[in-house]
Amino acid sequence: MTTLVARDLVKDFGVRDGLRRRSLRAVDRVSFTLEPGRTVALVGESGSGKSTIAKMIARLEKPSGGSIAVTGPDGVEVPDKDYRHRVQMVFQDPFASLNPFHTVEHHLARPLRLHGRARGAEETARLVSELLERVTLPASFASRRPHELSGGQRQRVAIARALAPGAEIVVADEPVSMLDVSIRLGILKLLARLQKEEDLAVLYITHDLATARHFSDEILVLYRGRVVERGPSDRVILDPRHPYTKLLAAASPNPDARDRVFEVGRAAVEAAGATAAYDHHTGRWEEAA
Ligand SMILES: Nc1ncnc2c1ncn2[C@@H]1O[C@H](COP(=O)(O)OP(=O)(O)OP(=O)(O)O)[C@@H](O)[C@H]1O
Repeated sequence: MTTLVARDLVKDFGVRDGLRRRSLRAVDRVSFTLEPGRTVALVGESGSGKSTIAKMIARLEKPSGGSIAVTGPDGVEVPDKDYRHRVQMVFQDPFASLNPFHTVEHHLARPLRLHGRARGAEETARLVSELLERVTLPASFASRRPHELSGGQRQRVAIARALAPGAEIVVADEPVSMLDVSIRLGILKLLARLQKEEDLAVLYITHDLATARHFSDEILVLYRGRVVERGPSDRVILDPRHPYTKLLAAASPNPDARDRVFEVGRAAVEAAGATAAYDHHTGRWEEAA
Protein backbone atom coordinates (compact mmCIF):
# COMPACT_ATOMS: atom_id res chain seq x y z
CA MET A 1 0.00 0.00 0.00
CA THR A 2 1.66 3.19 -1.23
CA THR A 3 0.68 6.26 0.72
CA LEU A 4 1.58 9.93 0.49
CA VAL A 5 1.57 11.99 3.63
CA ALA A 6 1.82 15.77 3.32
CA ARG A 7 2.43 17.33 6.70
CA ASP A 8 2.22 21.03 7.55
CA LEU A 9 3.11 22.12 4.02
CA VAL A 10 4.10 25.77 3.72
CA LYS A 11 5.04 27.77 0.63
CA ASP A 12 6.25 31.36 0.74
CA PHE A 13 6.87 33.35 -2.44
CA GLY A 14 8.88 36.55 -2.62
CA VAL A 15 6.71 39.15 -4.34
CA ARG A 16 7.25 42.76 -5.36
CA ASP A 17 5.15 45.31 -3.54
CA GLY A 18 5.90 48.63 -5.21
CA LEU A 19 9.62 49.09 -4.66
CA ARG A 20 9.77 46.67 -1.76
CA ARG A 21 9.88 42.90 -1.76
CA ARG A 22 7.75 40.98 0.67
CA SER A 23 6.89 37.41 1.36
CA LEU A 24 3.53 35.95 0.37
CA ARG A 25 2.39 32.81 2.14
CA ALA A 26 0.60 30.90 -0.63
CA VAL A 27 0.21 27.68 1.38
CA ASP A 28 -0.05 27.67 5.15
CA ARG A 29 0.39 24.44 7.12
CA VAL A 30 -1.67 22.10 4.92
CA SER A 31 -1.74 18.41 5.80
CA PHE A 32 -3.42 15.44 4.13
CA THR A 33 -2.94 11.78 3.36
CA LEU A 34 -3.42 10.13 -0.04
CA GLU A 35 -4.23 6.42 0.17
CA PRO A 36 -4.85 3.75 -2.49
CA GLY A 37 -8.43 3.64 -3.79
CA ARG A 38 -9.31 7.01 -2.30
CA THR A 39 -9.71 10.48 -3.75
CA VAL A 40 -9.07 13.62 -1.76
CA ALA A 41 -10.39 16.85 -3.28
CA LEU A 42 -8.74 20.21 -2.74
CA VAL A 43 -11.37 22.84 -3.33
CA GLY A 44 -10.90 26.59 -3.40
CA GLU A 45 -11.24 29.61 -5.60
CA SER A 46 -8.52 31.03 -7.81
CA GLY A 47 -5.43 32.00 -5.81
CA SER A 48 -6.24 29.82 -2.79
CA GLY A 49 -3.05 27.79 -3.23
CA LYS A 50 -4.33 24.65 -4.96
CA SER A 51 -1.82 24.61 -7.83
CA THR A 52 1.06 25.45 -5.52
CA ILE A 53 0.22 22.37 -3.45
CA ALA A 54 0.02 20.26 -6.63
CA LYS A 55 3.39 21.57 -7.77
CA MET A 56 4.98 20.76 -4.42
CA ILE A 57 3.59 17.21 -4.60
CA ALA A 58 4.92 16.91 -8.17
CA ARG A 59 8.28 18.33 -6.99
CA LEU A 60 8.02 21.28 -9.34
CA GLU A 61 8.17 23.63 -6.33
CA LYS A 62 10.14 23.16 -3.14
CA PRO A 63 8.14 23.53 0.08
CA SER A 64 9.28 26.35 2.38
CA GLY A 65 8.23 24.17 5.29
CA GLY A 66 6.65 20.86 6.19
CA SER A 67 7.23 17.51 4.54
CA ILE A 68 5.95 15.18 1.82
CA ALA A 69 6.68 11.50 2.25
CA VAL A 70 5.68 8.52 0.11
CA THR A 71 5.85 5.17 1.82
CA GLY A 72 5.66 1.79 0.13
CA PRO A 73 3.68 -1.30 1.24
CA ASP A 74 6.44 -2.10 3.75
CA GLY A 75 5.87 1.25 5.44
CA VAL A 76 9.35 2.39 4.43
CA GLU A 77 9.74 5.77 2.70
CA VAL A 78 10.45 5.29 -1.02
CA PRO A 79 13.83 6.59 -2.17
CA ASP A 80 13.96 9.83 -4.17
CA LYS A 81 14.61 8.03 -7.46
CA ASP A 82 11.30 6.13 -7.14
CA TYR A 83 9.21 9.13 -6.17
CA ARG A 84 8.61 10.17 -9.77
CA HIS A 85 7.44 6.71 -10.88
CA ARG A 86 4.89 6.68 -8.14
CA VAL A 87 3.62 10.25 -8.18
CA GLN A 88 2.36 11.70 -11.46
CA MET A 89 0.40 14.77 -12.54
CA VAL A 90 -2.46 15.37 -14.92
CA PHE A 91 -2.49 19.05 -15.82
CA GLN A 92 -5.34 21.40 -16.56
CA ASP A 93 -4.50 22.20 -20.17
CA PRO A 94 -4.30 19.19 -22.49
CA PHE A 95 -3.48 21.56 -25.36
CA ALA A 96 -0.31 22.83 -23.69
CA SER A 97 0.79 19.64 -21.99
CA LEU A 98 1.31 17.58 -25.17
CA ASN A 99 4.07 18.41 -27.64
CA PRO A 100 2.48 19.18 -31.04
CA PHE A 101 5.46 17.72 -32.92
CA HIS A 102 5.27 14.28 -31.35
CA THR A 103 2.88 11.38 -31.81
CA VAL A 104 0.79 9.82 -29.05
CA GLU A 105 3.12 6.82 -29.19
CA HIS A 106 6.11 9.09 -28.50
CA HIS A 107 4.36 10.69 -25.51
CA LEU A 108 3.66 7.28 -23.98
CA ALA A 109 6.82 5.41 -25.02
CA ARG A 110 9.13 8.02 -23.48
CA PRO A 111 8.02 7.60 -19.85
CA LEU A 112 7.84 3.81 -20.33
CA ARG A 113 11.51 3.75 -21.35
CA LEU A 114 12.64 6.51 -18.99
CA HIS A 115 11.26 4.65 -16.00
CA GLY A 116 12.58 1.30 -17.21
CA ARG A 117 9.17 -0.28 -17.80
CA ALA A 118 9.69 -1.24 -21.43
CA ARG A 119 12.66 -2.65 -23.29
CA GLY A 120 12.73 -2.90 -27.06
CA ALA A 121 10.30 -1.78 -29.71
CA GLU A 122 7.93 -4.72 -29.44
CA GLU A 123 7.38 -4.45 -25.70
CA THR A 124 7.02 -0.66 -25.95
CA ALA A 125 4.37 -0.94 -28.70
CA ARG A 126 2.44 -3.50 -26.64
CA LEU A 127 2.51 -1.35 -23.51
CA VAL A 128 1.50 1.76 -25.48
CA SER A 129 -1.55 -0.14 -26.81
CA GLU A 130 -2.38 -1.30 -23.28
CA LEU A 131 -2.16 2.24 -21.93
CA LEU A 132 -4.49 3.50 -24.69
CA GLU A 133 -6.92 0.73 -23.87
CA ARG A 134 -6.89 1.69 -20.18
CA VAL A 135 -8.04 5.20 -21.11
CA THR A 136 -10.49 3.81 -23.70
CA LEU A 137 -8.75 5.07 -26.81
CA PRO A 138 -8.20 2.81 -29.85
CA ALA A 139 -4.67 1.48 -30.37
CA SER A 140 -4.66 3.17 -33.79
CA PHE A 141 -4.40 6.53 -32.00
CA ALA A 142 -0.74 5.77 -31.29
CA SER A 143 0.31 7.26 -34.63
CA ARG A 144 -1.73 10.45 -34.24
CA ARG A 145 -0.41 13.86 -33.28
CA PRO A 146 -2.11 16.07 -30.69
CA HIS A 147 -3.78 18.34 -33.30
CA GLU A 148 -5.63 15.30 -34.63
CA LEU A 149 -7.27 14.73 -31.24
CA SER A 150 -10.14 16.46 -29.45
CA GLY A 151 -9.55 18.07 -26.05
CA GLY A 152 -11.04 15.08 -24.25
CA GLN A 153 -8.92 12.63 -26.24
CA ARG A 154 -5.82 14.67 -25.43
CA GLN A 155 -6.67 14.57 -21.76
CA ARG A 156 -7.02 10.78 -22.01
CA VAL A 157 -3.54 10.65 -23.51
CA ALA A 158 -2.29 12.86 -20.66
CA ILE A 159 -3.83 10.42 -18.16
CA ALA A 160 -2.24 7.46 -19.98
CA ARG A 161 1.09 9.27 -19.83
CA ALA A 162 0.70 9.73 -16.08
CA LEU A 163 0.01 5.98 -15.73
CA ALA A 164 2.96 4.97 -17.95
CA PRO A 165 5.67 5.08 -15.26
CA GLY A 166 3.48 2.93 -13.00
CA ALA A 167 2.02 5.79 -11.00
CA GLU A 168 0.17 4.88 -7.83
CA ILE A 169 -0.55 8.45 -6.79
CA VAL A 170 -2.11 10.83 -9.33
CA VAL A 171 -2.51 14.55 -8.84
CA ALA A 172 -5.21 15.86 -11.18
CA ASP A 173 -5.05 19.67 -11.22
CA GLU A 174 -8.37 20.98 -12.61
CA PRO A 175 -8.32 18.13 -15.17
CA VAL A 176 -11.58 19.11 -16.87
CA SER A 177 -11.86 22.87 -16.46
CA MET A 178 -10.52 23.58 -19.96
CA LEU A 179 -12.65 20.96 -21.66
CA ASP A 180 -16.01 21.28 -23.27
CA VAL A 181 -18.77 20.84 -20.71
CA SER A 182 -20.20 17.87 -22.63
CA ILE A 183 -17.06 15.76 -22.22
CA ARG A 184 -16.02 16.69 -18.68
CA LEU A 185 -18.04 13.98 -17.06
CA GLY A 186 -16.44 11.28 -19.25
CA ILE A 187 -12.97 12.29 -18.09
CA LEU A 188 -14.00 12.43 -14.42
CA LYS A 189 -15.62 9.01 -14.72
CA LEU A 190 -12.47 7.63 -16.33
CA LEU A 191 -10.37 8.92 -13.42
CA ALA A 192 -12.88 7.46 -10.96
CA ARG A 193 -12.80 4.06 -12.70
CA LEU A 194 -8.99 3.98 -12.77
CA GLN A 195 -8.89 4.98 -9.14
CA LYS A 196 -11.16 2.07 -8.20
CA GLU A 197 -9.91 -0.60 -10.58
CA GLU A 198 -6.23 0.17 -10.17
CA ASP A 199 -6.35 1.27 -6.56
CA LEU A 200 -4.86 4.66 -7.33
CA ALA A 201 -4.60 7.39 -4.73
CA VAL A 202 -5.93 10.59 -6.30
CA LEU A 203 -5.64 14.23 -5.34
CA TYR A 204 -8.40 16.00 -7.29
CA ILE A 205 -7.96 19.75 -7.47
CA THR A 206 -10.98 21.78 -8.45
CA HIS A 207 -13.00 24.90 -7.79
CA ASP A 208 -16.18 22.87 -8.26
CA LEU A 209 -17.74 21.60 -5.04
CA ALA A 210 -20.30 19.47 -6.86
CA THR A 211 -17.83 17.29 -8.74
CA ALA A 212 -15.63 17.21 -5.65
CA ARG A 213 -18.53 15.66 -3.78
CA HIS A 214 -19.26 13.01 -6.36
CA PHE A 215 -15.71 12.08 -7.23
CA SER A 216 -13.96 12.22 -3.88
CA ASP A 217 -14.10 10.66 -0.45
CA GLU A 218 -12.75 13.61 1.47
CA ILE A 219 -12.85 17.34 0.74
CA LEU A 220 -10.40 19.97 1.97
CA VAL A 221 -11.61 23.53 1.47
CA LEU A 222 -8.75 25.96 0.98
CA TYR A 223 -8.99 29.65 1.62
CA ARG A 224 -5.93 31.88 1.21
CA GLY A 225 -3.61 28.94 1.57
CA ARG A 226 -5.27 27.50 4.66
CA VAL A 227 -7.61 24.55 5.09
CA VAL A 228 -10.73 26.11 6.58
CA GLU A 229 -12.87 22.99 6.47
CA ARG A 230 -12.30 19.30 5.86
CA GLY A 231 -14.30 16.13 6.15
CA PRO A 232 -16.15 13.37 4.31
CA SER A 233 -17.38 14.79 0.98
CA ASP A 234 -21.10 14.44 1.66
CA ARG A 235 -20.81 16.13 5.03
CA VAL A 236 -18.82 19.10 3.71
CA ILE A 237 -21.27 19.71 0.87
CA LEU A 238 -24.57 18.95 2.58
CA ASP A 239 -23.68 20.51 5.88
CA PRO A 240 -20.95 23.12 5.32
CA ARG A 241 -19.84 24.58 8.63
CA HIS A 242 -17.34 27.24 7.70
CA PRO A 243 -18.78 30.48 6.28
CA TYR A 244 -16.35 30.31 3.37
CA THR A 245 -17.57 26.84 2.37
CA LYS A 246 -21.12 28.15 2.48
CA LEU A 247 -20.04 31.03 0.29
CA LEU A 248 -18.31 28.68 -2.14
CA ALA A 249 -21.46 26.60 -2.35
CA ALA A 250 -23.30 29.73 -3.36
CA ALA A 251 -20.42 30.09 -5.88
CA SER A 252 -21.01 33.60 -7.14
CA PRO A 253 -23.55 36.36 -7.15
CA ASN A 254 -23.23 36.36 -10.93
CA PRO A 255 -25.77 33.81 -12.21
CA ASP A 256 -23.78 33.10 -15.39
CA ALA A 257 -20.62 32.29 -13.49
CA ARG A 258 -22.58 30.36 -10.90
CA ASP A 259 -24.30 28.30 -13.55
CA ARG A 260 -21.00 27.54 -15.22
CA VAL A 261 -19.59 26.33 -11.94
CA PHE A 262 -22.57 24.14 -11.28
CA GLU A 263 -23.49 22.77 -14.68
CA VAL A 264 -20.90 20.00 -14.45
CA GLY A 265 -22.05 19.42 -10.94
CA ARG A 266 -25.62 18.99 -12.01
CA ALA A 267 -24.61 16.54 -14.74
CA ALA A 268 -22.56 14.62 -12.20
CA VAL A 269 -25.42 14.55 -9.76
CA GLU A 270 -27.78 13.21 -12.40
CA ALA A 271 -25.30 10.69 -13.73
CA ALA A 272 -24.66 9.36 -10.26
CA GLY A 273 -28.39 9.02 -9.76
CA ALA A 274 -27.96 11.08 -6.63
CA THR A 275 -30.84 12.68 -4.91
CA ALA A 276 -29.18 15.95 -3.92
CA ALA A 277 -30.05 19.24 -5.52
CA TYR A 278 -28.41 22.60 -5.19
CA ASP A 279 -30.74 25.19 -3.74
CA HIS A 280 -29.75 28.64 -4.96
CA HIS A 281 -31.89 30.31 -2.32
CA THR A 282 -30.35 28.61 0.66
CA GLY A 283 -27.00 28.26 -1.10
CA ARG A 284 -26.83 24.61 -0.08
CA TRP A 285 -27.07 21.15 -1.50
CA GLU A 286 -30.20 19.55 -0.13
CA GLU A 287 -31.08 15.88 -0.17
CA ALA A 288 -34.41 15.27 -1.82
CA ALA A 289 -36.96 13.64 0.46
N1 LIG B 1 5.76 31.72 -8.65
C1 LIG B 1 5.02 32.53 -7.88
N2 LIG B 1 5.51 33.70 -7.44
C2 LIG B 1 4.79 34.52 -6.65
N3 LIG B 1 3.53 34.24 -6.24
C3 LIG B 1 2.98 33.10 -6.66
C4 LIG B 1 3.68 32.19 -7.50
N4 LIG B 1 2.86 31.12 -7.77
C5 LIG B 1 1.70 31.37 -7.12
N5 LIG B 1 1.76 32.56 -6.46
C6 LIG B 1 0.72 33.14 -5.62
O1 LIG B 1 0.34 32.17 -4.66
C7 LIG B 1 -1.07 32.20 -4.42
C8 LIG B 1 -1.67 30.83 -4.70
O2 LIG B 1 -1.59 30.57 -6.10
P1 LIG B 1 -2.06 29.19 -6.76
O3 LIG B 1 -1.76 29.26 -8.22
O4 LIG B 1 -1.49 28.07 -6.00
O5 LIG B 1 -3.62 29.26 -6.51
P2 LIG B 1 -4.76 28.34 -7.17
O6 LIG B 1 -5.75 28.09 -6.09
O7 LIG B 1 -4.17 27.16 -7.82
O8 LIG B 1 -5.37 29.31 -8.26
P3 LIG B 1 -5.86 28.94 -9.76
O9 LIG B 1 -7.11 28.15 -9.58
O10 LIG B 1 -6.08 30.29 -10.36
O11 LIG B 1 -4.75 28.18 -10.40
C9 LIG B 1 -1.61 33.30 -5.32
O12 LIG B 1 -1.71 34.48 -4.56
C10 LIG B 1 -0.55 33.45 -6.39
O13 LIG B 1 -0.55 34.76 -6.91
